[in-house]
Amino acid sequence: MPWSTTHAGVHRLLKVRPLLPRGARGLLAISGGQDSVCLLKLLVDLRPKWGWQLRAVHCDHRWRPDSAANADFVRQLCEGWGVPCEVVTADADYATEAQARHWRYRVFEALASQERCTHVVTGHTASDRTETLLYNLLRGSGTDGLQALAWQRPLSKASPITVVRPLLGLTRQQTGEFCRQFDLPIWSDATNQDTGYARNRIRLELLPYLQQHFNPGVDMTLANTAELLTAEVELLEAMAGELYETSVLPPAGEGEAWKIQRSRLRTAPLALQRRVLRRVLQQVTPAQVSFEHVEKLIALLVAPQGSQSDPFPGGLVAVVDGDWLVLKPSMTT
Ligand SMILES: Nc1ncnc2c1ncn2[C@@H]1O[C@H](COP(=O)(O)OP(=O)(O)OP(=O)(O)O)[C@@H](O)[C@H]1O
Repeated sequence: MPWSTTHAGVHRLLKVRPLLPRGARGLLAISGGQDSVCLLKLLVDLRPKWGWQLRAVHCDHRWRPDSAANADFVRQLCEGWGVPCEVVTADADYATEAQARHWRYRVFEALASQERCTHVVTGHTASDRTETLLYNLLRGSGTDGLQALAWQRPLSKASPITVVRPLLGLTRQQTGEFCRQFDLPIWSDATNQDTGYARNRIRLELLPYLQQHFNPGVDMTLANTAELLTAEVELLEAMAGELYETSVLPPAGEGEAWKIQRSRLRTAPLALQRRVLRRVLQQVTPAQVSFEHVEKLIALLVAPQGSQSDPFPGGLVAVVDGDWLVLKPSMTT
């Protein structure tokens, strides 16, 4: 079978970015849609060059009347290409996308450990990165929430298994063209067409509009933006960590207050001031820290002696005491 330019591109990528090293044992997560079928075909074709041992997993959420047929389709496709496939059926109803995803990743972890796999491989593409960026941007995320889906990350906190996404350099249009070029069968999931879901509206309505009226390459452009933002957030977080260490005094003991040294923070760039203050608030308030909460503390960095904020969720107020911003319970102020 001759290689396509997509085969060559992914082969090159894997040489530069060692996502799935020679001899790795990869567990491929296959839904049966175009992205994961493209992933399966590419890795099966590249397997002889790399000596990987491949297995597959399909999770049946039992969401659709055709989900058992979908699972059979995936199993047959994988096994036809010499990739043993495990189908795992949900034993409970997962009401939301997030719950279903959480279950899926637990399944991946259990199966990967059992099969001694070193990597779990998913079919995420640049288009998924772009959709996630738009989704989070429109919900009002700060830069931290706009970070790109990573090329690789540990499957869970202390897990030796790595999740890798070798298709992040391709758009959904490219995986679709690849599937047509090789006449690959694809299972079309009807719920992907349901515009009742925000993610589907982004994919089916917003992105085509942006492509037509603003930038035909918006898929890849915004995915690249997300990648750049990720590196910038990492840098800012590291710098904020250093500033935090030298400007924040956590309570020394029971009943003691948090203290922030105003002169240290005032001379730092505003972006770092905000990150340090956000970190403090994250530790003292039970609620989600909002933009307004952080800005209240920013204002107190230059406010006169005795100034104070109104209470933050959890009941603490911030009070200016000389060079210090002191966080204490509102009752005692
Ligand atoms: N039912 C499934 N069984 C196995 N793998 C799946 C299944 N659904 C999704 N995947 C894997 O996850 C990848 C991304 O799929 P999709 O974008 O639908 O999931 P998602 O829940 O949005 O994922 P994420 O939150 O990680 O972006 C697929 O390419 C595939 O590798």
